Amino acid sequence: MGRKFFVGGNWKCNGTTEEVKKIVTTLNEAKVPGEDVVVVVSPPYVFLPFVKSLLRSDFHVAAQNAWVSKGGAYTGEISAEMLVNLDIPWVILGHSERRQLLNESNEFVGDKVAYALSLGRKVIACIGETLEQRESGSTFAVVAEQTKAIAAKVSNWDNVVLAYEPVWAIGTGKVATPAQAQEVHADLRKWVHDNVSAEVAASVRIIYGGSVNGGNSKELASQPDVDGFLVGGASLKPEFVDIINAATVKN
Ligand SMILES: O=C(CO)COP(=O)(O)O
Repeated sequence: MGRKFFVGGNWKCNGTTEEVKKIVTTLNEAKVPGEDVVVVVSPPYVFLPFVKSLLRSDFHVAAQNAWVSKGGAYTGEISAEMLVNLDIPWVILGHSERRQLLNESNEFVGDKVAYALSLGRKVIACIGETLEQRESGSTFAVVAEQTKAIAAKVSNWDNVVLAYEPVWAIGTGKVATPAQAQEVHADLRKWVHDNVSAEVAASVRIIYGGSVNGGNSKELASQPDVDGFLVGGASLKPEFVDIINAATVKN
């Protein structure tokens, strides 16, 4: 089954109204191979309705997080119900910055993924090892454990994209080599094959994140198990359009 290339832009905690307008204008004017790529941008919560109202209709928006269960007395959080209400189709969950800085556990992330899916949201679920874990040879054990906690709660994978983001590559300029990315993506796909199903393994998109830019995206995209990207810093710049256009190497 063909896996449509997927490029997400995670703006993280960046942007002013003026900057947001500028990014969206660049995206709206961009020429991209629309039939070959899904594009999703993820502004901070406060800009979500604004971006959605300005953004071209063939691109989509994602929240950067959502609460683990029904909304209520959770100061500072936003709920999946709100994403439904505002018609925000996608949500990023389990980003390493939240796992590390806010102590989100594998189980908590699994619960969040399940809850967002239960409300019809599409999820970009993030996994990835730290430098220490890679250097100690436990990369795949870590990634498998994170994926297992998600798989334990998910019965339908149609609305899940897995984002492999090695922590040592995020915001460091130290991108994984195409071979390093391919190795983990292939191992992950095998894990899904063995632990979920052959069908899901063939159809689930596994995207790479960590210092992706306009210069390295084509070579990464040429790897057979790299189905797209989750882009941080470069998604705030015009080169995000070049990254979207890396989808053409799949043809
Ligand atoms: O964390 C990331 C995307 O979610 C990657 O960030 P950078 O592209 O800035 O390394």
